[in-house]
Amino acid sequence: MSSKAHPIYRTAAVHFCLLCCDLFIWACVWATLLWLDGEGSLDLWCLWALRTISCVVLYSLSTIFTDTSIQPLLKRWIALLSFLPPVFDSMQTMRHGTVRGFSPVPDPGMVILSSATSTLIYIVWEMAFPHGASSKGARNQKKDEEAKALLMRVIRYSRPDYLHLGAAFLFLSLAALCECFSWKLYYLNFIDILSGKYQHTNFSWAIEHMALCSLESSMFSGMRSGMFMCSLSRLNKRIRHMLFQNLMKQEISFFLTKTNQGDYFTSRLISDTDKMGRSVAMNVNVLLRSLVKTCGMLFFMLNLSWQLTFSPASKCHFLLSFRIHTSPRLVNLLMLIWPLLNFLGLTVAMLFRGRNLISSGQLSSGSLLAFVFYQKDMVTNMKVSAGDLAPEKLEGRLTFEKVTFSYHSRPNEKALKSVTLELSPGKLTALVGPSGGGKTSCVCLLQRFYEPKEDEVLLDGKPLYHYQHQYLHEKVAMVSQDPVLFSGSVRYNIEYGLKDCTLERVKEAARKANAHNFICKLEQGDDTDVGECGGQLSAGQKQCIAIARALIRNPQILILDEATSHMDCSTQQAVQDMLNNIMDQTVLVIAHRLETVEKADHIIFMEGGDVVEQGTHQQLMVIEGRYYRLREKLFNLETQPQNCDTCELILITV
Ligand SMILES: Nc1ncnc2c1ncn2[C@@H]1O[C@H](COP(=O)(O)OP(=O)(O)OP(=O)(O)O)[C@@H](O)[C@H]1O
Repeated sequence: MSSKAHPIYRTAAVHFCLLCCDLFIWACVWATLLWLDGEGSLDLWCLWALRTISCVVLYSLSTIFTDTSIQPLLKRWIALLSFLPPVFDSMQTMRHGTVRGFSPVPDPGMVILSSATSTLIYIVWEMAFPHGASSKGARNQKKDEEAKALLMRVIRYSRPDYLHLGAAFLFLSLAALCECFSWKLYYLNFIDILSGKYQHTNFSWAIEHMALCSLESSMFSGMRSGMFMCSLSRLNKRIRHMLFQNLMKQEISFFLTKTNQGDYFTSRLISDTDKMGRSVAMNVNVLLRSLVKTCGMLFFMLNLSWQLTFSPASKCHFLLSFRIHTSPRLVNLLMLIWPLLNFLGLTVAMLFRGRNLISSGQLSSGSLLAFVFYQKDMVTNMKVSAGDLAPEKLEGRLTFEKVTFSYHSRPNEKALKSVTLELSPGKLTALVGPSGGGKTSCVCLLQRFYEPKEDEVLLDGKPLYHYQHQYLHEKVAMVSQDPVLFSGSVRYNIEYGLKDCTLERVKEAARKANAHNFICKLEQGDDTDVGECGGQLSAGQKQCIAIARALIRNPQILILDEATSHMDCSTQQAVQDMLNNIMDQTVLVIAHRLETVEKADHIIFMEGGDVVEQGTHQQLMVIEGRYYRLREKLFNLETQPQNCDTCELILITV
């Protein structure tokens, strides 16, 4: 069949071919039956088996010989064509109570009639509820698929709450059933009692039971709400936590874009997750309640009279009443899956309902999709995911191998140009050099704030991104020039984030960081409030507390980026001595004041994004290179009265 033919003709031709195939299968079966028993009769089970085989054959043919655009349409038609005869025959059997042969098999006219009926129902159906490939553009289909994937994600997030949700569902079912039962009592018993001969005992019995059912219904409703709210709070908490964790894994540049400023994240974290939770609560609750009540009603209706229940009028009425409360797509879905609904259970129905809610747009413009799309965006923003390495013993050897790096905002400017260096465990390494040399950029890569453009930063021989994110941040501690302190006590700031930390450990860390003396002098010692952002402490004191906070974690790698710059000389000297005495850890110090790094085990001089010289202080002084010249300049300046400010100025222009 030419693919260039008009789509309607093409679709009609495909349908016609499949219909011919189906008739051919019928003819073959009929001929075989005649040949076997001379009668051509077929019992109900054989009929079901035959039509299932026929369905598989037609479906395979349609998959092989037609293009994907009309396959969804064909699937529905094939299902109808294959199963309408056995369904009809099964209903007939239920009515008459006998398993009788399917009369149309030997009658070609009836076979054609059943095919025509299936096709007619199919056409009416497709016109009344247009969906599928014929009516949906590729965009809508894509949206549907996305919505489905997002729904599955939300369901995955809800996995830890299955018990809560299960309990909520149980209470909901009980509440809805009690409500249905009280209706039954009201409509059936009262009306029967009042319309017949009034009997006081019967009337009292009905009143008592109705009151009891209403009471139970209210009680179960309350418990259902409680359970839903509980599981939703837990879901909200988990999602916020996941969102926050993902935020923490973003590169710094992610936070620098205009759209991703602080308020934006606060709104995402607080209001969007909350909105999402509420949308889910409202919709799942309404959906399940409607479904359980519907099933309950159907059950009672079947109890009263199944014939009435299956009569077209009551079916239409039921579907219409359902339609008032729910979307038309759910009606489509219910009509399709209604025979399976009881069998598969309400949970499956909930999943489909959820899928429909999202794909029909009820949640897509709302908070659910906003949140999930945001997460999706964030995931695509994450260039490299964290690995799963978390060795018990970490040596702490850091290696840069020809690392090249440039910031996103300046992609053509290399902040690091093929940098090769090594930081050894048990040694204090100093990064020195003029401003803009690339020292901080190295530290940023060590912390995985950014990823190198070329080659890798290795930790104990393995790329940093192979390590677990949390593990890495437990093992690497950094103190910057302007550390962040939080409103709270000195102790709170030192032990920040650690569980079960003793006061003794806090004091020990403070002692090492030379903070103990000034802390003791504070009015309330360790319990003194440091104020908002540590505003009640001096810049040097804040640096001491930040160093104590790093030391208490006993990190394998300690990075100090100008972390002693605001301290007075004696405190600075004490901290330097402490750093020089560290035995096993890898210590990296960035300093502008070259005299503070003289005792370092290894000095690396960086300039213009490259390592220019490296060695010990003595070695670098002997070669009289950049380190030597810079030191000489600084020394000359320091002998002049205006040394400090000018020194920074010179550093910038060296
Ligand atoms: N966020 C950023 N975005 C774009 N370029 C940056 C950014 N941070 C630094 N740079 C550039 O990268 C280069 C290296 O800067 P880096 O901060 O690593 O130098 P540094 O040696 O630490 O300087 P300083 O001693 O003044 O802190 C400089 O040219 C700088 O302008």
